[in-house]
Amino acid sequence: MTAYGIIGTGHMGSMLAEEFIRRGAINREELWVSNRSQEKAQKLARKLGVRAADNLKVAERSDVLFLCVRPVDLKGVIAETSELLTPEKLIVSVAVDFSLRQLESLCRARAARAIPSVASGKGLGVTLLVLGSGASEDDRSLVFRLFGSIGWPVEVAEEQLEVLSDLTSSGPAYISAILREFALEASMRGAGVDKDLAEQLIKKTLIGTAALLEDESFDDLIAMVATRGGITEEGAKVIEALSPEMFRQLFSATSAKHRLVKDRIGNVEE
Ligand SMILES: NC(=O)C1=CN([C@@H]2O[C@H](COP(=O)(O)OP(=O)(O)OC[C@H]3O[C@@H](n4cnc5c(N)ncnc54)[C@H](O)[C@@H]3O)[C@@H](O)[C@H]2O)C=CC1
Ligand SMILES: O=C(O)[C@@H]1CCC=N1
Repeated sequence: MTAYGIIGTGHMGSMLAEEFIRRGAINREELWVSNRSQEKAQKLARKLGVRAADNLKVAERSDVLFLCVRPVDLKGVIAETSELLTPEKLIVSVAVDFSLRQLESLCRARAARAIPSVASGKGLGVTLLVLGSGASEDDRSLVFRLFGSIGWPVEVAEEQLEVLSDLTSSGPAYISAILREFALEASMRGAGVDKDLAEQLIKKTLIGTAALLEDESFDDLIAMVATRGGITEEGAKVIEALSPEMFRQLFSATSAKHRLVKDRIGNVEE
């Protein structure tokens, strides 16, 4: 029996625990969880019927250990457990901006990085995967199986993680922020449209659009809606004109923050 551990039961750690159990990727008796505030881990453990313990015990018990703390807390967690993180174990870090090189230099375990998304909590998330030099083919199969149970795992080059995690793991927040502004503006056009109604309607429209995008390219879908000489093409032109600058600024801001976080954890890749 493979034993699994999750250190850090915040948004990502608790989502992974819940979904891996719910989808049968991990059996409840195989999973241990820990968190800095123990009550949080215990509450999750009670809810899922798994075991809660402290970081050291979870690290000791696990064959596969998910590290689900913030990048700034990760070094401390590895330092605390490093004696137990032997080459027989696989660590899987979900932390954006904490490199494989650093994971591998801080302990002797085999290492992988997996960057999921909140959409994985609906079984529909992209998970970006990078396997370390010591990871085996069995490790690759295992992470593909686990993250395949909650969406679409895709192996990428580590240097692509920054921009791709902006796209896929921050993506749900950015899409929501854009649509929130769209709905807000609709509610302010003087037609008496309630803001909450506008939000509900654009959310339903997003769900329908996502279903269409299973089969259609963005260009084809736009062409389906934008009747020649009609209304939509006027709005689409505005988006095409204004959004490149917004996204340039977005990537510029996130890139500066990635660098700051890497600097803070002593992890800058040149
Ligand atoms: N939230 C998201 O959508 C995504 C987050 N990530 C990554 O997941 C990681 C966690 O992010 P969130 O879950 O959003 O943060 P969070 O703040 O919700 O969860 C972090 C958890 O770690 C616990 N923690 C902190 N120090 C600890 C320690 N020394 N020992 C045990 N537990 C400790 C905290 O108490 C908290 O429960 C980050 O590294 C982030 O980069 C990756 C992809 C998406
Ligand atoms: O905002 C963050 O730092 C984390 C990583 C990607 C999504 N949430």
